[in-house]
Amino acid sequence: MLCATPTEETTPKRNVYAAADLIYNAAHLQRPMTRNQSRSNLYTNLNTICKPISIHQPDLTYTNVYNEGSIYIKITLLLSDKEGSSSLSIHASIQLAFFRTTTPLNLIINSQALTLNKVCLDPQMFTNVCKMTTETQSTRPTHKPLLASASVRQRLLPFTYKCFAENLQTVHRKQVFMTKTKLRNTTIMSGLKTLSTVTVFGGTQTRYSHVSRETKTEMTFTVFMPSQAKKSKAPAIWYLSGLTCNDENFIQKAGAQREAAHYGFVLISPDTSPRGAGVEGETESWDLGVGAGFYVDATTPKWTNNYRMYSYIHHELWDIVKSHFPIIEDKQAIMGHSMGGHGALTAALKNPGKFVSASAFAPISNPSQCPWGEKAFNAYLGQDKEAWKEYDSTELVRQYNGPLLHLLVDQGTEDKFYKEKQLLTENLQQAAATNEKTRVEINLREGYDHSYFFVSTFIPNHFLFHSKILIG
Ligand SMILES: N[C@@H](CCC(=O)N[C@@H](CSC=O)C(=O)NCC(=O)O)C(=O)O
Repeated sequence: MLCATPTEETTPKRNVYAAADLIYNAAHLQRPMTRNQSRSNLYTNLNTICKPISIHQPDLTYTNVYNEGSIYIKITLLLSDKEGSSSLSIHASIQLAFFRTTTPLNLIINSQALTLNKVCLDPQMFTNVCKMTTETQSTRPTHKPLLASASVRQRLLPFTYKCFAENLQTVHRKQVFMTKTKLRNTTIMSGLKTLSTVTVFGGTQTRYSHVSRETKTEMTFTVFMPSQAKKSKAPAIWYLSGLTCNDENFIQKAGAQREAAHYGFVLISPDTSPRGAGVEGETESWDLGVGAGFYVDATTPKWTNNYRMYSYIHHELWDIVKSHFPIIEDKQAIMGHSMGGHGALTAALKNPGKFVSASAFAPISNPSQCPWGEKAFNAYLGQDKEAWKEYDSTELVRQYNGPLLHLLVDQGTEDKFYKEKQLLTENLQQAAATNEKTRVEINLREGYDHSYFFVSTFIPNHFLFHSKILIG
């Protein structure tokens, strides 16, 4: 079932509708409802005409569950002509219909979105889908829809791209009830699934999951929402965790919610890597692969499809946070620990003005020169060390040329990784001293190690540091 919003059917638009059908078809949900046989001609040429640009998360505000058990989800595809002409770009919407199974609904939705994403992102797969559909169309023109019941099929028919909205208002509305009431134990808002929520220091600490277009896996992240954010938008601090962590180590061990509640900061903590991507060897060592994404976009063939933590956090999750949570967009800071300290510092240095301040606990300050960094960058970025500089704070701080950037670093003197020269704090310090556009405060903390005992001791200092810049 295809549902596209524009009413005028110019030729390029019709091609886009067909493209949406193809992608829909590829998700193995059901065969498209054939409007006429000439459509197969369009399929034949489709991959020479259109290219998928992006697919949005399912818009679950348009999700409805019908008595018979079919489910409709609106997904928006952005397609353009082959040249990428933005004037021909168009949003088409597809309406999915499939039957409830014993699988939880949210899993079905996420897996379909994942499949659609893969099709969109992989040009070869898109071409294959075009071929497959062309063959299916010519050999089995009266293809059997996967829909099991004729009555449901009839019900689907009026849902053409011209009358989806009207139908919702009229007779079908009587049989519709919002998915939310059907989704027991889980809340979904526009593709975000709430995994857990607790009250802490008058605010809420919530864990979400969603299917990521960047990593092509299900990703989790946590958000602390202070009570102040219930009334008005609030500044936000991002926290990036270290090797072996997920999005929960920090929220459970650092005591950060007390500080965030005090200052009224939203606190966002992403995961450290994709999980379950299926990359060969990704779980073999604790400092590469799962739990060790190093906040880079991998470029080597083995990792590049999934290990895109830089784009995941700074584009995809950034947009999700902006559209779902009450944050003041130009008042955001970033902090992190160890590998996450590297992630936080590099993010601020690579994006002048995006984060008003950055801080780090025991950051991997010069990854190009330490064993952890060499291993990860070799794997993710390849052997060309020029490419490594793009993700190395010590290199980036020399070249930084944005608004005055305040950086704070705390480093324990009894940190075994510091002693093993994994962190190289002094290299960052020396490099920063050469650039008057940065102010870097580095504190060596006598007796402290690398653990969250160290992080939780100095977390109040980091919040104080950020608060001076975020709220003056
Ligand atoms: N397993 C390792 C130690 C791993 C470790 O110390 N991880 C740190 C981050 S290290 C740099 O990124 C961490 O934050 N761990 C999670 C925690 O909750 O403490 C070993 O064998 O030593």
